[in-house]
Amino acid sequence: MDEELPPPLALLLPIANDAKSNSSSIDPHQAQEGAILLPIATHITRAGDDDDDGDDDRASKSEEICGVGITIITGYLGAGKSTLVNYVLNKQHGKRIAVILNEFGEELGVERAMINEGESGALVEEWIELANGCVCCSVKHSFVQALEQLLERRDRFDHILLETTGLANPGPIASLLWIDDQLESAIHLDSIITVVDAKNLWQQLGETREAEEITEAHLQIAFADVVILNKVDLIDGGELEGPYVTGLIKEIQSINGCAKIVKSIHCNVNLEDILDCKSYDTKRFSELYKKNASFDEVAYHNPKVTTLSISGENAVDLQKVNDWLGDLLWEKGVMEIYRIKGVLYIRNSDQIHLLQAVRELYEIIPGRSWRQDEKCANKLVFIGKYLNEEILLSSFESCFG
Ligand SMILES: Nc1nc2c(ncn2[C@@H]2O[C@H](COP(=O)(O)OP(=O)(O)OP(=O)(O)O)[C@@H](O)[C@H]2O)c(=O)[nH]1
Repeated sequence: MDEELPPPLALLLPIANDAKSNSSSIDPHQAQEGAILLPIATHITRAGDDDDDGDDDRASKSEEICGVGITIITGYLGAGKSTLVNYVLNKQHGKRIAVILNEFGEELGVERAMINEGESGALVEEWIELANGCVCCSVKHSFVQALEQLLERRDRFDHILLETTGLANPGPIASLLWIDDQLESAIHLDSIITVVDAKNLWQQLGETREAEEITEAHLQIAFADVVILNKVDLIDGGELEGPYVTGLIKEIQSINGCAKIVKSIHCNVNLEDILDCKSYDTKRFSELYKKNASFDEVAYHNPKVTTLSISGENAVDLQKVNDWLGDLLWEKGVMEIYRIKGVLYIRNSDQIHLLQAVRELYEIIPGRSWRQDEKCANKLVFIGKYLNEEILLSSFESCFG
């Protein structure tokens, strides 16, 4: 690899054939899992691709977040998603909001009836309702079309709220939103907000069909950037610091050690905690570097959804990291990895490289330069099931330059 050129930016999804992607020729409606390589930015590659083919495919992406932000609001049935949408719409935030509602039944309008649109709909600039399925699976295509439709009226709003059904898995939705080339880079995923029902969370996490099977409630927490622990008035006699609340927070942290947790009653939260979070802005990841993760002690080969972090001071080779991630995310070993965030210390580069992955998709973006007072090191946080620290650590050694 030519070290003189900017390091490649990659966003990857496994493909069925070996064709190299041409970002402008891909139909977003063909975006089937495991079938098509979905481009996001100026450079797309596949783990293991030979980059020495003379193509000028190493263009780096501007780190600026562009386009209108979209917030995914997810959470188990009855947790308070519509309450949150109402809350946001009725707060003074100076934003013109478009709302996408996803309903399960064929009848449109039920979810919408739960939302206070204000006098003559003054609080909502645009509405889109997607019925008869779930955006994470059966109505994925309608979702993309809905976004395209919305973008035709882009001048009318500044932010999009997507309220999913209570049984949605946010992972596929997040992956879909990463393909913003098709949406002409007009949309960026701001964050995934998961509302949980403090009263019923234990039961929802325990609602497994089989012993080791995880529930939608686990996945919704696993993919969250912010978890709103709602309905705390219904537990611990309404005390925000009670033992039941503390136990729930520990459980949420054990599933997702990266998410911000906010306690609430009727989703009454600070808007700064949930809007314009820029959770996918890789600049924010350098915070990881400073953060002393409190979730390193996760059990070996845990069948539950957990968070695990690894770190090390050896510089790594970018191409080898691509190969490693390809194996890890696409070859589907024993581990099920839902999310990775991290900082990489790349050999022969003075820039921090920021890695994030949502399911099979990942990107590595060069960030700011290492500071003189910083110790260069790798630090990666994984959220998933059956995470095995030993395998992660030993396989990561293959990346050492
Ligand atoms: N006591 C209490 N009730 C709440 C709170 N937040 C929401 N609720 C109530 O819980 C019920 C469900 O709230 P919704 O906002 O409709 O929940 P949802 O997640 O949109 O529900 P689905 O769309 O059916 O999945 C409503 O009656 C709310 O008024 C809270 O903090 N405390």
